Amino acid sequence: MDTIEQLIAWAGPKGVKLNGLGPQRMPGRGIGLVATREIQPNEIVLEIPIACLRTLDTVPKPLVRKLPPKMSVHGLLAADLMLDGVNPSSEEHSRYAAWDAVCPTPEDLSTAPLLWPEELQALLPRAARELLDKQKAKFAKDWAGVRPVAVATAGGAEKDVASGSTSVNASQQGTDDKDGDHEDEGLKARYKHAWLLVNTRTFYYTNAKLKKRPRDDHMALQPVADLFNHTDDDSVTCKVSFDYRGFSFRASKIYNPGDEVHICYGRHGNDKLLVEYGFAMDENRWDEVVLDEVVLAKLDESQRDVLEEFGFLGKYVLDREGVCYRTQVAVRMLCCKHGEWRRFVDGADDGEATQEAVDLLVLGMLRESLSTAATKIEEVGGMAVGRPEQREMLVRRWKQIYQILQTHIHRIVGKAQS
Ligand SMILES: C[S@@+](CC[C@H](N)C(=O)[O-])C[C@H]1O[C@@H](n2cnc3c(N)ncnc32)[C@H](O)[C@@H]1O
Repeated sequence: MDTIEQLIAWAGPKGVKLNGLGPQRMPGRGIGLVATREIQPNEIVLEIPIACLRTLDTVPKPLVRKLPPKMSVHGLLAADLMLDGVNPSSEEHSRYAAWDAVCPTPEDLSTAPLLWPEELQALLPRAARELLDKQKAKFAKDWAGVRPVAVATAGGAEKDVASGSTSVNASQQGTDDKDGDHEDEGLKARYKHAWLLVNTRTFYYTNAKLKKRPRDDHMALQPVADLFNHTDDDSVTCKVSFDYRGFSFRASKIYNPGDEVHICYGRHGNDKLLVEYGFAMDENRWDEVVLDEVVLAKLDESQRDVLEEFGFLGKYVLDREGVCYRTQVAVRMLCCKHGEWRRFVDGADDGEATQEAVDLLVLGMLRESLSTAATKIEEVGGMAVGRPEQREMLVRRWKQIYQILQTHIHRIVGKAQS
């Protein structure tokens, strides 16, 4: 039996019900779930009982007690995943071995920017960099809490953290000396891998205990369901729901045998998909290009102050419809008298009279952004740092941005000529 078959054999007796669905390796997407027969809309294709979930409740209590009381559920689940493998003969480990065996390896996750060298991270589009900075801060906080326990466990001070037999040496808590950091790199990499598994595979889930925690903590891992890949078309994806019995996944269209069955992770643009999940889709209806850098650079301080006062400073995006209303407002600052601008903002003027001037300014900004994208593609193409798939992912992201910009440049030029 291969690892996928072993997972199914393990999950069945636990109450996981696959109905016309089976896991399959999908080129470029790891494992996915595929229809094994014709599926009709509204059929429940997968059910996962609550008892199968890995949640705050399944993290061994002795481990929870050793970690900071305010540690995030994300951090706790990752600590459990990491330390579960430390003692392969432990009861906990054998409970989840079949599930762990199908999880992506560190190499599989290498396209996630959190694992990239800093030189490549620095070349991400600004929106992705901002998301990555937040993610890094979350990870750093969780690692600071887990590190003493991980060091003690791996260093042999305690053979089985889950058994609760040993406490962490006080001198190891909060250490940040350089040598210590160096020695801990291997442990940190293992924790980062576990942390990314949690990041990419949890579902929204809450219960009485989790409700007392922030919404960010409302999460659970579930076997088999964590094999659903993402699609951007949320109108036809499987609908996910849960109650006190468990999760169920309901089809909302017809699937033929061999069709991949997806869920939607959310209406995310590619910067978010890349940072949170390590992939970016060439066809993504929710993708967008953030224009803050190029728009803000054109505005003087007093114009920025006015925009701030009216709640329009920043968050300028180009999506498949064109530039957003916020961008229209900001750009109008550059070509309208104040009264005209105010009337547009107040909705008293539809802005038609100034649209041509606005389009011209936007065109210049999009061309500038296009040139930035072209430069990045060339720059990354000439680099040797990091893994080839990481550089390819970065180039792919910039090419997607280039494509969106080019489509809209053509649109504006076409409109001006007609
Ligand atoms: C919840 S898991 C889905 C199962 C996963 N494919 C596996 O092999 O275990 C999420 C991960 O699957 C991959 N993935 C999901 N949807 C994808 C897509 N549309 N294109 C490429 N990769 C995708 C990404 O690596 C993502 O982090």
